[in-house]
Amino acid sequence: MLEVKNLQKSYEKDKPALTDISFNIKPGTFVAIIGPSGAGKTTILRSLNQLIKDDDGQIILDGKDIRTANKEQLRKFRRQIGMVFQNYNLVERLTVIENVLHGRLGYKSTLAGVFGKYTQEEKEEAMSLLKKVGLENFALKRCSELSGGQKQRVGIARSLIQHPKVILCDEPIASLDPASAQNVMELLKRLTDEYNLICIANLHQINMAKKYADQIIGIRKGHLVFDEDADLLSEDILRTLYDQDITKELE
Ligand SMILES: Nc1ncnc2c1ncn2[C@@H]1O[C@H](COP(=O)(O)OP(=O)(O)OP(=O)(O)O)[C@@H](O)[C@H]1O
Repeated sequence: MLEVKNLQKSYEKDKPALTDISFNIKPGTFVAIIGPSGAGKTTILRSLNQLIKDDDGQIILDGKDIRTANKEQLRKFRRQIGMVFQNYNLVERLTVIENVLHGRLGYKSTLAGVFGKYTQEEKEEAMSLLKKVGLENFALKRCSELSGGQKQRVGIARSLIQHPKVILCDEPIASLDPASAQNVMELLKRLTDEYNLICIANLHQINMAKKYADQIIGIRKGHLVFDEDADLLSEDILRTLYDQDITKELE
């Protein structure tokens, strides 16, 4: 269970980016965070793995507060939190399987990581995850040769090999064509169910959020204005969230 309580963050004095954000997410839940540009979605996501130091509140994963963790504890927390990025963050000149194996770096000494020392078991797991994301025939291709949708599936396999409890996806489909976006959302939903994950994605595509997410969190000007089952996202809520009529997005 992930519990966020009264999260606060200001980048500049008297200009709060997040005010009193609280929500709970159960394992096996695919969550979309929606809201206009500048609402605070990225700030929430980055606070969850402490890439951004928030100002106050609690972020409790399975009963332990990430915010009070020391350096070593934070390293262990971060192993449990995979990241999927809009621009994939792959090493383009390396092969697909090498990029997936990079997800194991949090478990290794710096030296073992530098020399790319991976066990047979890790390599086999990387292959089996590539199969799971539909890329078993691409293991030895360079990432630079892949399409955007394929790169994102490599990014997802890389996050899974960490054995995460939580996957944070920052605009995972923003750079993809509609068909690839659909595939990636389907994959995230399927993996969330299969691995009993907490998967949280920042999204601008409301129709995708409604179609694939179990739970939707709506953020407006740093405040939480909606936190319900995706089915309950209504036209009224969207008008409040975006300050305008964007209900055609739901069609
Ligand atoms: N590094 C920073 N320094 C100062 N202000 C920042 C910084 N990062 C974000 N902000 C401000 O914090 C607020 C929330 O930004 P955030 O990036 O979290 O919004 P967002 O909902 O993710 O937006 P988008 O959908 O455009 O990515 C905005 O007012 C933004 O200008």
